[in-house]
Amino acid sequence: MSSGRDHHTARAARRPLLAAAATATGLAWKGARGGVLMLGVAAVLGGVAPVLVAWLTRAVLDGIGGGTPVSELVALGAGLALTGVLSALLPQLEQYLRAEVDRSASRLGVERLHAAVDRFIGLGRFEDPHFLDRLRLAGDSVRSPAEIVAAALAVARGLLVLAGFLVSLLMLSPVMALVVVAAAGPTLLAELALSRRRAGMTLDITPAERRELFYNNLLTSPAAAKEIRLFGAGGFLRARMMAERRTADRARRATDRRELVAQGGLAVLAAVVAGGGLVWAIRSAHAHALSVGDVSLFILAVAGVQGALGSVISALAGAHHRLLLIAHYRAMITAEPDLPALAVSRPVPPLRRGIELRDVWFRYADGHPWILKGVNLTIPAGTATALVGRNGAGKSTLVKLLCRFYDPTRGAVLWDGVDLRELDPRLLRERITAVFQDFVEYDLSASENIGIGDVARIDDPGPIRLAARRAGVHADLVALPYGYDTLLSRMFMTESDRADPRTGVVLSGGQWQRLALARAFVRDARDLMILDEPSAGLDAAAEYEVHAGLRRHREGRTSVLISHRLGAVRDADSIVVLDGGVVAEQGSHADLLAADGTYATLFRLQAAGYTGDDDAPEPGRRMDVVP
Ligand SMILES: Nc1ncnc2c1ncn2[C@@H]1O[C@H](COP(=O)(O)OP(=O)(O)OP(=O)(O)O)[C@@H](O)[C@H]1O
Repeated sequence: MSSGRDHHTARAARRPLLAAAATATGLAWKGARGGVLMLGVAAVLGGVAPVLVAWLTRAVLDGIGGGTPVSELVALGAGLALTGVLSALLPQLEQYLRAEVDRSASRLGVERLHAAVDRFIGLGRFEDPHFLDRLRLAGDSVRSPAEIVAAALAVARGLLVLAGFLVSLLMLSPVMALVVVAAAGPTLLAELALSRRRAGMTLDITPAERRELFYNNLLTSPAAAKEIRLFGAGGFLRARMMAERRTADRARRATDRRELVAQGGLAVLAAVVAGGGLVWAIRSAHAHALSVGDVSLFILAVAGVQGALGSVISALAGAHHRLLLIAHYRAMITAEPDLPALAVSRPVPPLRRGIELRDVWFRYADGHPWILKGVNLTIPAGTATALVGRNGAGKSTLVKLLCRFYDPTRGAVLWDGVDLRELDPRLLRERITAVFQDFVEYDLSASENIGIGDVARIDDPGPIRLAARRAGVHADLVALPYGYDTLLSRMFMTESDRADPRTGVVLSGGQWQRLALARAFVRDARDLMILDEPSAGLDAAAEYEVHAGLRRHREGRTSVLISHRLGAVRDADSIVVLDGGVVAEQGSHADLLAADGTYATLFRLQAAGYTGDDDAPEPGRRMDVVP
């Protein structure tokens, strides 16, 4: 009963390995068919050559003692020399072919992996550490997928050599043949166990490696350099990084030690078998049961069988380890979508009536606190809605739900009455433009930094410049050393660039902010515009200018603006105060002032901050006050 279950478990464990083998072979075959075929030919030649050498050597030795004509001996010698040349050349050729197959297969694998990652439409996966670990392993494993093919060919070549020498050995001594093969059994089992342990260890240390990489990046990142230096946090972070390195190294050392003990024992076993065989051969030759040529063939055959078994076993173990890693790649490219997708999702029509959040509850994961606790909100088409609320009230979360980066845990977001879950998310996002609070500063040219908002037109300067003008950053960009073509990065500078003071321009925080705005503007004529703190980091004049521009731009469009600066939201058609996970207040600026609730209190408080009026009301609850 239990053995049947064990059998079943073993089969189930083998299945992903077989699937991984098929994946790796498929990549190599699709990537470099010719190279794989040539590697196959090289493997066959490599399998035949050593056996041929052993038999030719025997013939030469016995020929010298047995009066074979010299011409025949020379021919045998020439055959030996030729086989030697072939054996010497094969490894170089194989190395070249393997690298070539690896490059092609790896390109294909990396492309497929990234295409698969791009298919995850939500953000949840990227916030899951387990997923990130797997992704890293998948990326590593796909760097040399052809290793599986190389291992398979090494096994084939090893088996050929093995067969040739085993036949030779069987002819000389069946008992010795049996002993040599039997001694290989423990080696195979031990090597497979070691490779499984090594693959397990690789997975175990991935979190530590990821954290080490994080500290390493932090310690060398220009963005963090300021704070780390001012706060003197370098030593602290370095100690953390080294602790992670030590943790990973401890696990690596334990595996290496295990391998040392196991492989040392196996090497001793092999040497004892070979030594015993040699004693037997010497005694047999002494008793004239074996010729000199037979002894030479015997020695070469024992070494050949052991060598071939060793290389078959280590190729199998290496392949096993690789396959366990490639299984992560396979899991990645065959993973289910992160957000449930309908078999046939509907196209997304232009927004006519509006977006409705109907009793939306949301938390980032089971067991996490609720961020939204039954939000009911309508954003009518063609109107400007402002979202305000304290830090952490869930404003950014709400706009992420509008883009369907997550699905509500309960309730629904409706686009003209249709649940977002029924719409094609890519088409939905085609209809949205946004400036996120944590917008990206791309290490690309100024023009590309804007154009990436509408990739189809990234090479079209017209819309890019227009967007830059609207965001009030055109003059700054024109003034850059290479205008819009200036690379906004110090990351990709070459040695020759370094000598040119015009390269590697660094923008100010406010300039980056406007560039992000321009990126949103270049996606013109979208149905919904999301602006999450679009004026953070702008000077007073720029903020005024940007908000005036935004007001003009928003006219007649559907927009959602998040801002802590209440002066910037006062002319929105509807102001929504999020508090405690629900809509606490909603109305126009005048309505909310008249209602004299949280918004009114905060607005007066901020206004007092500007005018220096000390009679401002006390805020009922701590909210952000941006003077
Ligand atoms: N990816 C995430 N995973 C888990 N929790 C998150 C995530 N993003 C945000 N949160 C949590 O959700 C809550 C709401 O965050 P959110 O960014 O929506 O607030 P906000 O109102 O935009 O705040 P702020 O005014 O500070 O920008 C916070 O408590 C935050 O810690």
